[in-house]
Amino acid sequence: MIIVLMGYMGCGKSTIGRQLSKILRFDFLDLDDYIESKEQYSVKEIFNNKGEIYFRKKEATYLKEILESKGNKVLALGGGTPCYGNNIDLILNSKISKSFYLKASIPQLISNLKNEKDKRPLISHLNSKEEFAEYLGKHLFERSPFYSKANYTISTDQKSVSEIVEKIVLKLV
Ligand SMILES: Nc1ncnc2c1ncn2[C@@H]1O[C@H](COP(=O)(O)OP(=O)(O)OP(=O)(O)O)[C@@H](O)[C@H]1O
Ligand SMILES: O=C(O)C1=C[C@@H](O)[C@@H](O)[C@H](O)C1
Ligand SMILES: [Mg+2]
Repeated sequence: MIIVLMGYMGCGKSTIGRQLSKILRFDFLDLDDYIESKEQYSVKEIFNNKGEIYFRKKEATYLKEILESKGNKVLALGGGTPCYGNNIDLILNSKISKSFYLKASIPQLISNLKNEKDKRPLISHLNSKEEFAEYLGKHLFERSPFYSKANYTISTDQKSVSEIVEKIVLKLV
């Protein structure tokens, strides 16, 4: 089985995924980390040196590779992964995957991202809280229709990591 976690940057995919994998004794894969290890460059360097289109191509290739691989795993996607190409269909049509949208509000996302924007090239230029709120509002609105196609939606606002992990586990039984 592959448990696929999706949602906007900063919603907690990597944090929740790592914890969930420990409890289930599944392998944990983070698509951003996987891309970085395969390409030998950070996501930020790939965006800067090769551009976003190159990144999206590689993201789709490695997603396919992971979905076709064997073994139980938890896969944390990149924030944009379900929103490009036919990635969402690949995820939904995979017979071995169960997908979860980790749904966080804009204030929650801003709070999670405020000290972490440097390694996220799409938001590293945002400065004030107002700028952040405007950008995230528009971007999340565009992306929500993709995220909402996940098999399950879990609201994460003001929940601890272990509470969210528990909610996911309950959907698996
Ligand atoms: N439920 C939570 N409670 C407290 N802090 C959280 C929670 N979820 C995430 N965080 C914090 O928010 C920040 C962003 O989380 P994380 O890196 O897991 O997000 P992500 O969805 O993987 O982002 P990206 O798409 O950019 O990779 C981290 O500092 C993490 O510790
Ligand atoms: O939301 C996005 O489009 C992105 C999110 C990150 O996880 C990385 O995959 C990259 O920074 C792009
Ligand atoms: Mg992540």
